[in-house]
Amino acid sequence: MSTSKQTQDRRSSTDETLLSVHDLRTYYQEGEGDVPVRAVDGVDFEIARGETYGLVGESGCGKSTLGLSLIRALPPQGDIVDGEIRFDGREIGQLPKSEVKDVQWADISMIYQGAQNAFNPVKTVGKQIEEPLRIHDTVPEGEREARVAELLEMVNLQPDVAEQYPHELSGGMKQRAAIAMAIACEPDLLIADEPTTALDVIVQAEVLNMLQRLQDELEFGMLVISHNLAAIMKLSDRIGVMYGGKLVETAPSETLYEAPRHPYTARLLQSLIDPRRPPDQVETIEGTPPDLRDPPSGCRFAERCELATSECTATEPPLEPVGKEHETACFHHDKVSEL
Ligand SMILES: Nc1ncnc2c1ncn2[C@@H]1O[C@H](COP(=O)(O)OP(=O)(O)OP(=O)(O)O)[C@@H](O)[C@H]1O
Repeated sequence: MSTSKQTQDRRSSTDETLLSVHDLRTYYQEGEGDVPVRAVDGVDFEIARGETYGLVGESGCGKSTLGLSLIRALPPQGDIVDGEIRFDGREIGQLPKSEVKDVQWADISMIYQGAQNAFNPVKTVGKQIEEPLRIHDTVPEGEREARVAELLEMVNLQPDVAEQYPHELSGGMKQRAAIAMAIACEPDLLIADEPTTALDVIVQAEVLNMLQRLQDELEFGMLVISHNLAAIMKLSDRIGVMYGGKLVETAPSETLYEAPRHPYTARLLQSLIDPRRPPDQVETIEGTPPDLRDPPSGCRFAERCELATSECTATEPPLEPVGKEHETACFHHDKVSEL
């Protein structure tokens, strides 16, 4: 929950926008004539240089699709149908495929969801970490092995891991190797999609601490995606809460924790596991997220929300400022503290 001092210094010293996303819409369409899945449906946000932005929300709300859109690595069914992605002042949302390769790894890199299982089983770990260096030719061929050893050291892995095959590594080691690969070309933005899922609790903490340390050293901006608000709150300067393809609240981590102004955020916070509370008293959010092929026309959370009125089902609440760097999309934001 605490904003690191170094990050604060970096933000105030540069205070420069690294990424700015405007009205982004990314849809999936299985076949021609099929109703598209509106996975990302009008999202606006910014990340400053060196800042960590956390993106949180239940499974299926469009978080991974947003990350994949930014790095332009959507599966064939996915398409950016509208909006703008500006990275370092340059529009990259509509870049032709031939130019997208210049951005991936070098400017923006991503630790994909399930990255531990994404390594090629028949190639050594070192050869795979070397791949981005080869694509971008950032390090002469003769020096790549040494650079891989250096990257492994940065993620606390022994240099001989380079000679090993993925199956010889534990889940935590593979996740660290995925991080080494992601930082190989020193990107300005690192997207980490569920970086701790499927890892045990101690390894989860190690991975999060490592990301924070590397960010302090290399000064990249970070978008951390997770369904687990507790996991990313500590790491993030600001958090965006996503629901049904849209951002419904965005605020500095501490503000979001102390004074959420969207009922969905309030419920997410209440559902965090509190070790002092017996498991049968942990709150869960009743109901299911909307079908993104046919989302409701008003507020997408209305049917699960105790504060909802006829206004909420009739009109979509816009994301509007409610405080310093704090925006929410709720007509009843002043009643959220009563929940
Ligand atoms: N390749 C695809 N083809 C069709 N629909 C897809 C595809 N990938 C994702 N979707 C749909 O897009 C919506 C958003 O999915 P997305 O994976 O972005 O959500 P998420 O919040 O990252 O959830 P999770 O953490 O479970 O991946 C979901 O309805 C999902 O079923």
